[in-house]
Amino acid sequence: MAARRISSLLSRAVYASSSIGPASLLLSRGRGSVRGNGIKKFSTAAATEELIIPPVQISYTKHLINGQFVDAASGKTFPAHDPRSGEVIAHVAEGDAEDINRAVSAARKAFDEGPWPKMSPYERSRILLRFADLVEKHSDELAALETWNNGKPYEQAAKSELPLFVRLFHYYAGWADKIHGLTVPADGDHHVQTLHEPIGVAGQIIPWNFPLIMFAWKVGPALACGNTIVLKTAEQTPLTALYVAKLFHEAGLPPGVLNVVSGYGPTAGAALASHMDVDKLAFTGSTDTGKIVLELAARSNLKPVTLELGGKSPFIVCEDGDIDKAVELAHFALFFNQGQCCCAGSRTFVHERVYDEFLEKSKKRALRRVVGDPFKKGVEQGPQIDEEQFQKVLRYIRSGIDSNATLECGGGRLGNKGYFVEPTVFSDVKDDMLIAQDEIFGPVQSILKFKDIDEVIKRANATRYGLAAGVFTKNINTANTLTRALRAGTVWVNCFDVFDAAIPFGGYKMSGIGREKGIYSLNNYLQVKAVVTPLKNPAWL
Ligand SMILES: NC(=O)c1ccc[n+]([C@@H]2O[C@H](COP(=O)([O-])OP(=O)(O)OC[C@H]3O[C@@H](n4cnc5c(N)ncnc54)[C@H](O)[C@@H]3O)[C@@H](O)[C@H]2O)c1
Repeated sequence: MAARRISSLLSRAVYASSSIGPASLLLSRGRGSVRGNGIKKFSTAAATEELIIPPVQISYTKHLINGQFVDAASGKTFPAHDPRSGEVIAHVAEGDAEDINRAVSAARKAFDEGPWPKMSPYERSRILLRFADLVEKHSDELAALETWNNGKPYEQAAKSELPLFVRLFHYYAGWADKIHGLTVPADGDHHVQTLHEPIGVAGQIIPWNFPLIMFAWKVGPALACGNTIVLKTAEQTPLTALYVAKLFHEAGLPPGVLNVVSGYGPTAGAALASHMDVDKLAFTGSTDTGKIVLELAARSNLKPVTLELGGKSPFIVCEDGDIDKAVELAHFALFFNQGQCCCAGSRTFVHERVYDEFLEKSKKRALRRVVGDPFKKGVEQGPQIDEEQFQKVLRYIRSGIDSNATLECGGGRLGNKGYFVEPTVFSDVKDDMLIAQDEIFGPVQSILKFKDIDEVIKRANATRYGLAAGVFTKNINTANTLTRALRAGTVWVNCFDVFDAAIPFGGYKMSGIGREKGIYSLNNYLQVKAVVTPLKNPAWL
């Protein structure tokens, strides 16, 4: 496929309008103190060259039900946007309860009567591998589509997320023919074995921040175990899931095994969560929505639910490490993916002995962050996903200022189109401030000072979330103390956001129920059947 410039593929106006003008401070000053003159200079030098990427067109905007792309039953569509400009790039079938019914019926039939659950696990594994090959072949286009619809840097999508997506399917293909039950030593009179069987029709609801990766976390293990699926995409980012669903059918997946419906949460999402014929619900999204779907699942057919929810992860910088490296890692932990990560290290706790140096360097690093058109080389940060998230982030910045945190840098919007937010750093943050308690989901770093390990453990654990944590120290004793005391599903020591397919992920407290990825994710999609046979025929037989 001939490479072309992205600017010739997307509307010229959109592309031109997305270039970033000088930084401006949108917010008026609050009571909190603000250092410097408020006008930030961003390095855009590294971001001036356009990337050459393959042509990308939006081919799939309808639901995939029973192997066919179909319009919504209502005939309605909803818009998908380019976050660089807010411009509409596609009109996508808007699913409602009727579409969910159609998709669940197809998945039910494929499970009850189709070849998939009975197919040899080796053959299932081969289909997953063929799919991974096709994704690899189309990975440049998929990365471009992901960037176009989500706003994440193209280089991040192409170099990190697409390879991870492929790796996830290789990993689950490897599991497909290794799932087996046990022989259980019981009472001496019976032979007892367990059969691990697919659970049935899996309903899956995913968010917009990593549309492809979230698809892989859910679809990979469900298919490896022999289930059928109805997946609802996030309304902001329906495009790449529909594209890869098509590739699955090219790879030989029987019709009805994977159905993808796009639509809004309270309609299509709620219909899926409460459907009587869905045997399992896997949800990723906010904690508030997680509570709603859990209730819908319980009130309908008591389907088991796994929840991957929000976070407010601490990143703890001890006094013994290299400060420059700590600054860089803490910066990455928070700002990666525009700060739109469930596990973002959004509370940076820094030991008082190194606090001043760390703060100064963190501020400089944030000021050097390259924000701009995510299709350009060297861009580290693109726009937030949409107007709603953008306004939410600005409101939290306002709240930080109003609650007397010190705005070290950033604080406003960039340019006058799209949803670009200045990399923002707050110091003097107190534990009870909203910016230290709520999930902001944006490029806003809160830096907090601590004195000793016992104190920081208590404070790091003092939120309703428990998704992840980061620890930066050279001292093995400190690392061990912290990893055991932190109430979080993942603790990264001297690293952050390491997401290999084999590493389980999930939350303590209100960050979720259950685990995804790794061997743990298989249990989400399996029923265990105990088969008990007497060793000798009973006398009454
Ligand atoms: N723990 C994890 O692994 C993980 C990963 C990524 C994102 N997240 C979390 O996701 C959130 C951001 O994503 P979001 O804004 O898309 O979350 P969200 O809760 O608004 O939406 C998530 C999904 O739920 C659907 N939904 C919304 N209302 C619904 C309802 N009433 N019934 C059924 N479905 C409904 C949405 O359409 C979307 O598909 C953040 O809180 C983030 O931390 C968690």
